[in-house]
Amino acid sequence: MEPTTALEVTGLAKTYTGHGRDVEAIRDLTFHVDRGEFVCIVGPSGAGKTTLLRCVAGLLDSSAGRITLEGAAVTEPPPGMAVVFQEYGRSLFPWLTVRGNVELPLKEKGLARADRVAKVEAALAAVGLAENADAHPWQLSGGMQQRVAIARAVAYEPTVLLMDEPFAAVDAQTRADLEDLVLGLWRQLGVTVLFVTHDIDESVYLGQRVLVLSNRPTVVLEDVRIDLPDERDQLRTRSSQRFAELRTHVYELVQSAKKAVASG
Ligand SMILES: Nc1ncnc2c1ncn2[C@@H]1O[C@H](COP(=O)(O)OP(=O)(O)OP(=O)(O)O)[C@@H](O)[C@H]1O
Repeated sequence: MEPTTALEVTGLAKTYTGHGRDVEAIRDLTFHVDRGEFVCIVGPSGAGKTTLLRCVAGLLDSSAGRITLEGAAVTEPPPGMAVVFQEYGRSLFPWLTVRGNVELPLKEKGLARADRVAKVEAALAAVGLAENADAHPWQLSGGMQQRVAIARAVAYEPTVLLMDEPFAAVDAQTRADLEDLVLGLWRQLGVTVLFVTHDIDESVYLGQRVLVLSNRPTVVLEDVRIDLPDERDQLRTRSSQRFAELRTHVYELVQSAKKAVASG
């Protein structure tokens, strides 16, 4: 393994068994993510993107293959990894305040109170929710709740941040704001990000690489390098010639993946 590699997935396979039939969700996935890289994953619906992320997060056992984080095999949720899911409504505890939600993993990490308070404040300020620390999640809009989930992940100071369609349930304007928020945090923190999305434009806008998955049973169709400048801008980046070329390329790959009949 190269010293710069954060995450390495080798020959990953996952078949769900039970209820009288097996579902081969992932056949053979191999890729790596370098430290500090922002990698997006796109693919047809049902390709196994969530399955992959759950395996990487140590929440689901794989059927074959190997996942390592900083050289150590992932067999359970590894320390130093944070996950933001799409369903913010279910990922926050309604009986805790915003502050309480962000603080909880820091308590579990064993941080002293003063340290926790400082990290929670900084994270809430970074996502623009300093004024809402005492509110409960159900008093906030969807976009604000998702910012709480992001603040919770950031306060934890993960080395790897996994995001599973985190903005799928928010409106387009909020989505653009949250994309820029995550990009800003990524630049600031130097964290490694693995970001699953079904939105091709979003994958090209955010990623330094886009892994396009095939239809089920899943393999990596192409590892697309996004050679846009790291500084992205919703208007200028998205209206650039190169952005259009890249999104067309990724779009065509996903379309061909959808049409392809899985062989073997
Ligand atoms: N717990 C489970 N038991 C059995 N099959 C499952 C289970 N979870 C997922 N699957 C199946 O595995 C395949 C991959 O599902 P997964 O949710 O990982 O795909 P996805 O790419 O994230 O989909 P989407 O883009 O629609 O969110 C699907 O065929 C799904 O029905």
